[in-house]
Amino acid sequence: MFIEPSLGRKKHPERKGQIEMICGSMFSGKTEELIRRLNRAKIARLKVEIFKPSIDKRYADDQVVSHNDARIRSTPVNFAEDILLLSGDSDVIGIDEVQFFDSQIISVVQKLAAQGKRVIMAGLDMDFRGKPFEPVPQLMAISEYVSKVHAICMKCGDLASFSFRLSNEEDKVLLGEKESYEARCRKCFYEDLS
Ligand SMILES: Nc1ncnc2c1ncn2[C@@H]1O[C@H](COP(=O)(O)OP(=O)(O)O)[C@@H](O)[C@H]1O
Ligand SMILES: Cc1cn([C@H]2C[C@H](O)[C@@H](COP(=O)(O)O)O2)c(=O)[nH]c1=O
Ligand SMILES: [Zn+2]
Repeated sequence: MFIEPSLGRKKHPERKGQIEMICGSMFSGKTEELIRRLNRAKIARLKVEIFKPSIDKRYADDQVVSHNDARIRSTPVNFAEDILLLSGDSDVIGIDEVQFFDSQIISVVQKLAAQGKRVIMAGLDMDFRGKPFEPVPQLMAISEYVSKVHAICMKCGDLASFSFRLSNEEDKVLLGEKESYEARCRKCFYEDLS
């Protein structure tokens, strides 16, 4: 479990800002971990704002929802720049499904941290072909803390780092859940990849 080095307390005079990335395959617990950190920040009475890309309509428009139904209120936004406009005087910013944002997200996150905010993101590090899912690799590079979490391979039960697409759809972006994707380990992913 990730132990927060600092919660960035509101009254701390020299609040520096920091960037955290939670990455991994589908079903690896990224959203659960994001919600856990955000709830702890709320317990610390910090002002928390949460965003997700508006194309992600999973389970609810105005909530981030995990595959095991943990929920937290969130604001859907169309563009990365909207996060800057809407973050106000918050102490902590949560961003889910960060892989779906445009490349502006990198400078947005840098600016938020420069304002002294703690930015916690969750997103896929690889797409259904096992290729890096931009802009996540760049966000990992600028983060102080990167947590890679793992799912369970649906073929062999080992740890999974890959998201296997069950259909022949070629578009990079294809929203879906268990009907469309399976978490797989490296061996089980590549042996069925066409
Ligand atoms: N193959 C799997 N491996 C691990 N957890 C799974 C798997 N399939 C479903 N789950 C469920 O998904 C939950 C994690 O959901 P979530 O945090 O939304 O993951 P992510 O955001 O990484 O897709 C787990 O706690 C578990 O209940
Ligand atoms: C691998 C892969 C996934 N997606 C989509 C499928 C889901 O809607 C999200 C990931 O959600 P999760 O919280 O990580 O489970 O992304 C995609 O569009 N393209 C892909 O290659
Ligand atoms: Zn496997």
